[in-house]
Amino acid sequence: MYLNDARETMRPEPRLAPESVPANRRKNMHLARIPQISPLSLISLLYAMSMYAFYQQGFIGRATFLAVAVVVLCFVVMFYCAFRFGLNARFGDQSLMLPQILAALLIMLTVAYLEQATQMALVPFVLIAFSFGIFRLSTASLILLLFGCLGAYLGIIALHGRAEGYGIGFRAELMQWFVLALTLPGMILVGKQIQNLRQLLNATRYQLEHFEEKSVRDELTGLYNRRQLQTELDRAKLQIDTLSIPFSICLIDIDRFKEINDNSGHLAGDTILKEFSCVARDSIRDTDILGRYGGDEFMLILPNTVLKGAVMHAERLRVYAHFLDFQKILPQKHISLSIGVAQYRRGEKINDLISRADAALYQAKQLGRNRVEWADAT
Ligand SMILES: Nc1nc2c(ncn2[C@@H]2O[C@H](COP(=O)(O)OP(=O)(O)OP(=O)(O)O)[C@@H](O)[C@H]2O)c(=O)[nH]1
Repeated sequence: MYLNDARETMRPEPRLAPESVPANRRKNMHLARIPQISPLSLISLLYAMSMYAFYQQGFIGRATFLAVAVVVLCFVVMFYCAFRFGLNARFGDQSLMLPQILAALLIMLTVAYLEQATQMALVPFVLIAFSFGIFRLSTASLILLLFGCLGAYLGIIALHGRAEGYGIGFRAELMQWFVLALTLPGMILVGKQIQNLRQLLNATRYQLEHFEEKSVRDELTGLYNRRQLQTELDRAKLQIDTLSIPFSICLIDIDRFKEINDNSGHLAGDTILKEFSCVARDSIRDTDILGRYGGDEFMLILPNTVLKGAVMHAERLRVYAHFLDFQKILPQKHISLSIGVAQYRRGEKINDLISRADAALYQAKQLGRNRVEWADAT
């Protein structure tokens, strides 16, 4: 399952209308287009350089070299324009990898046909061309490309043999073809192994992120769990000790939740926990931290908030919760909350802070529930 999810992330992204893409993403998409042209440019540039060496050493004529240079330039400009003006967006594979590799192979095979001496450059350059395709093309496309390339090369050798006889030159060309026929599948195989490893790596990274996220969340409500609340409390304590930023906490308990479970069933209880969690989450600031402390008890950490503000927030939350409509699952239709609030006292232990909030909560229960009580700030 995870491997599939990771594979999913590796699929080409769906094409988006330019106006639906945020500005910074558009800029990134634009930047991402530029390296896409590199396979053809790189192979062609290196190939043209090697042809220049062949020309310098007298293996090929000036006309052939110039023809190669012009064709390479035309292809590079053509693909560059396709990327620059977004024409590639019309194709499934926006990197245009297959056409780029085909263009490179076409140039090299044509030159190999016209100038036999250049065949010694063919094997390494074909390998380079295929190496670009390994991570982008499907195995089926690669195999088709492999047979196409080997078939075309064999045809060229046959044409050479027919024109010049089947002597030692022909056999040498056949040997070269044979070497290519052995190395290309080997290279594709190794490339696919690397691709699999990459997918496995992605899957592992996905799993890790997934588990990291799971380890801090409560499964039922999706809120932070108790362990993460402890971490957040430690962080808030550190902030007040170093930056003097105050913070307060609210311990929130749903009243008579056991009765709800007993009368309406555990599933109804779960629904209430989930719905209350949603409402509470929506009612807090981005900087506030809400978690499930355990059972029907929640903790709200309010950074940069003194006791008065925390009590007001708790009161608001109590009212929100009271107006939640549970008539389908509860005979009494509504739930109520008891909340204990405490502001952190500089230097005190986190457990002491929680105990004070808990004592306030206990007091709220004692005073009849459905109310907010608080611990003295001093
Ligand atoms: N449905 C459901 N119930 C839970 C879950 N976790 C704990 N509980 C139940 O929540 C109830 C908590 O009850 P208490 O907090 O002890 O008491 P209460 O009924 O809320 O009474 P007061 O707090 O005094 O108002 C217990 O019956 C637990 O079994 C849960 O995930 N789902």
